[in-house]
Amino acid sequence: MVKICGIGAGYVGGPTMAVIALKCPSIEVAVVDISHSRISAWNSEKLPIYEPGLEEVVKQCRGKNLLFSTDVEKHIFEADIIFVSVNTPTKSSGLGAGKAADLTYWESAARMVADMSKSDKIIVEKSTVPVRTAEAIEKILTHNSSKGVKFQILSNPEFLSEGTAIQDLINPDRVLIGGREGPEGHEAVLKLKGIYDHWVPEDKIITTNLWSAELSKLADNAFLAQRISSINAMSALCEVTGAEISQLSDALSKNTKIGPKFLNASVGFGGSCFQKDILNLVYICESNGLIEVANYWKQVIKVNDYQKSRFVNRVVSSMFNTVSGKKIAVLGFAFKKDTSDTRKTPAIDVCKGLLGDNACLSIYDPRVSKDQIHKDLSMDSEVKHVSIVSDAYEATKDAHGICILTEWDEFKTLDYQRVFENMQKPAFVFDGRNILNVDKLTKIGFIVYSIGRPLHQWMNNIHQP
Ligand SMILES: NC(=O)c1ccc[n+]([C@@H]2O[C@H](COP(=O)([O-])OP(=O)(O)OC[C@H]3O[C@@H](n4cnc5c(N)ncnc54)[C@H](O)[C@@H]3O)[C@@H](O)[C@H]2O)c1
Ligand SMILES: O=c1ccn([C@@H]2O[C@H](COP(=O)(O)OP(=O)(O)O[C@H]3O[C@H](CO)[C@@H](O)[C@H](O)[C@H]3O)[C@@H](O)[C@H]2O)c(=O)[nH]1
Repeated sequence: MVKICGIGAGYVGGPTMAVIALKCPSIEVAVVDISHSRISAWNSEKLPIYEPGLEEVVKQCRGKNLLFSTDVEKHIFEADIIFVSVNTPTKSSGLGAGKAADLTYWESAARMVADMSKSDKIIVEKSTVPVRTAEAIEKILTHNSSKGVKFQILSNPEFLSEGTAIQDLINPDRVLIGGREGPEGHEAVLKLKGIYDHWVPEDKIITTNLWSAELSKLADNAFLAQRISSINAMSALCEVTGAEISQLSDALSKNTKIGPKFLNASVGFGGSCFQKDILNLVYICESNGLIEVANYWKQVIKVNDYQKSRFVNRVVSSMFNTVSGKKIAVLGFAFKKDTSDTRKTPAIDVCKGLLGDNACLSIYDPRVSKDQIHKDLSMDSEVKHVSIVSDAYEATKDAHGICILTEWDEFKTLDYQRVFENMQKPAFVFDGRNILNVDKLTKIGFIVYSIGRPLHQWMNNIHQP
């Protein structure tokens, strides 16, 4: 029986390994992590991450061909194929701080693999890594392992999106496998391909050289983020010209050369990947002397930062240029709907911006815990300016304004007449996700701001810094 070890039981490692176990009953999959709390959550009724459909997959396979363990060494030792899905955050200090990928976790995983391996193994890079990381990993492995043990490194980047991870894994657009040229590299690629062959159609499995696979992942995220910054840049222009962003998106989407996805204007993109991976790309460009290319990609992040601060300025300037002491309801904190993940969520910057102007925030998110929000806003529980509540009506009661920061479906169907009656007047809605019916809300009496839509006359005469 083929044995797989997945190192890293996070948003990628957990769901990807669970789907491999589901689709390949003849393969034994062990998911290992150094975090005891994460592993015990994977072994419990309440999984450490929320993803639609994940619980069903885990329940179906756990205890059969899927196990979660902290015994990293044992499972590395036993495995034929090792998938590494550890975190690769942005470096926070030292050379490349604020841009380069921090490969500390990757290196420590590689060293453990070198120490524990007594037989040949295939090492699969699932984490997003800088191009040519495989070369560094090969060096760590060959210089530290027992004599005669051979490793083949493959790049198999993951393209799942949070909130649709299971769907994306079961029915991927494509699976990318990069390997070394030559017969041994080729054989390793075929072995990994053999796993995906259990459920992914042949024409969706793309094989490339190692460096193309590694760089494709960074390019993929950079292109996606660039599209959001492009539509967000247009949203600013729409607001001052009377054009409407949803009509613009619709018109663009009908151009088959452009296509319909990733054209929703928003308060800004968030999530653990986009900013980190673009910064990583910028660092690689700069390190190779490609300053113009680096500056091009940097601009995607600058526009995203601009969009978040533009939103905060719009809230403050609309409300008589001050939100000091005013209750603002924040609906949604996760970086997008259907996830409890708050990594790099635009809500953090918006909330901090509003707190900077002394607002009193009442935050509600259907999936994000109180503790997480406290951690993200780096505050202790005594802070009086933030309350975290368990219901949208409670959040909006007596509020002066509402900020929609995540596009949760339940915010579309709130009883806005009831919400309006319980708010201070004038009552403002700032829709950072364009999910509400502006006409309906305006008829109720709200003053509505919706990203990229013609401005309410209230805001029309207010100069935006
Ligand atoms: N989150 C996503 O949607 C997504 C999608 C595609 C790719 N990626 C990439 O996948 C990688 C993982 O992302 P994530 O969101 O799953 O991160 P995560 O932080 O949720 O999970 C990483 C896990 O690795 C564990 N870990 C770290 N070092 C370890 C070691 N030496 N041995 C065992 N376990 C170790 C950590 O404890 C953690 O539980 C990153 O490179 C990310 O860029 C993420
Ligand atoms: O039209 C859009 C689409 C997305 N977003 C925002 O962009 C961010 C990222 O969204 P999404 O890409 O759906 O989620 P992620 O889970 O971060 O997935 C991205 O990052 C992953 C990690 O690398 C990749 O695997 C995926 O392919 C890539 O889509 C979120 O804040 C969204 O609200 C918009 O503002 N407008």
